[in-house]
Amino acid sequence: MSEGLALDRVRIRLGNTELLSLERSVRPGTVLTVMGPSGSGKSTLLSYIAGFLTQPFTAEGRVLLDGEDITDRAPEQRHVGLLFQDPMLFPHLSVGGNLLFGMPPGLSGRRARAADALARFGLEGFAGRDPATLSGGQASRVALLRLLLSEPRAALLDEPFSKLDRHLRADIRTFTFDRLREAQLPTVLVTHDPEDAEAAGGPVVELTF
Ligand SMILES: Nc1ncnc2c1ncn2[C@@H]1O[C@H](COP(=O)(O)OP(=O)(O)OP(=O)(O)O)[C@@H](O)[C@H]1O
Repeated sequence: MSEGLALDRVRIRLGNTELLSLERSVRPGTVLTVMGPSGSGKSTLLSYIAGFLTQPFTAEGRVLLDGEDITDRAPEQRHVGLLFQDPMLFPHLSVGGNLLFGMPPGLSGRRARAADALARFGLEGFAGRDPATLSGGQASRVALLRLLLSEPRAALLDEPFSKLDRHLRADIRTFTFDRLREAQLPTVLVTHDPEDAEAAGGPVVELTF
């Protein structure tokens, strides 16, 4: 069984027009960067992998995770983690509540795990904090941590660093790629920034319009 994420002869149409066509695999612990002009289908590709694609889009091909065909699975059964421009922390939950929300329910010692993970991410004692009180970099780290604690099988990142200021961006980017590599997740990154692609260190696919 091949490991990682594979996009097998994927073709996505918008109405009668072909938007993109792709054949790629992403090994565990590596990042495939997707670039291309606005409207070329980058976010649509992530929606397809995550299982969110709806009309007017149609797709052919298969998505495989560790050799398993997940093409027809509902999004919540794919175990794919998502990160967006906005950290999208639940505002009505504490930082700890956000982390527990993503964790598998049967896991033992969930609170202790969340607290340990926060400390490792430089956020010791943050479990009780209101997400609204976090800085941009802290919120980004919590969002990444929530993704990792949900034990996904792959990660999809849609311009996750674009709202951060330049200085913070470099730090969070390095931190994020290091953690994703450590977790051995196959990752697809959508970005407009060549520096993101360089830091990701993997292959780059350029969609055309
Ligand atoms: N619900 C929809 N109905 C019709 N067309 C749509 C819909 N959603 C997106 N599109 C179109 O699909 C194409 C691909 O959109 P997508 O958001 O994937 O592009 P993108 O490469 O991520 O762009 P950007 O870099 O601007 O975020 C665009 O032409 C867009 O206008």
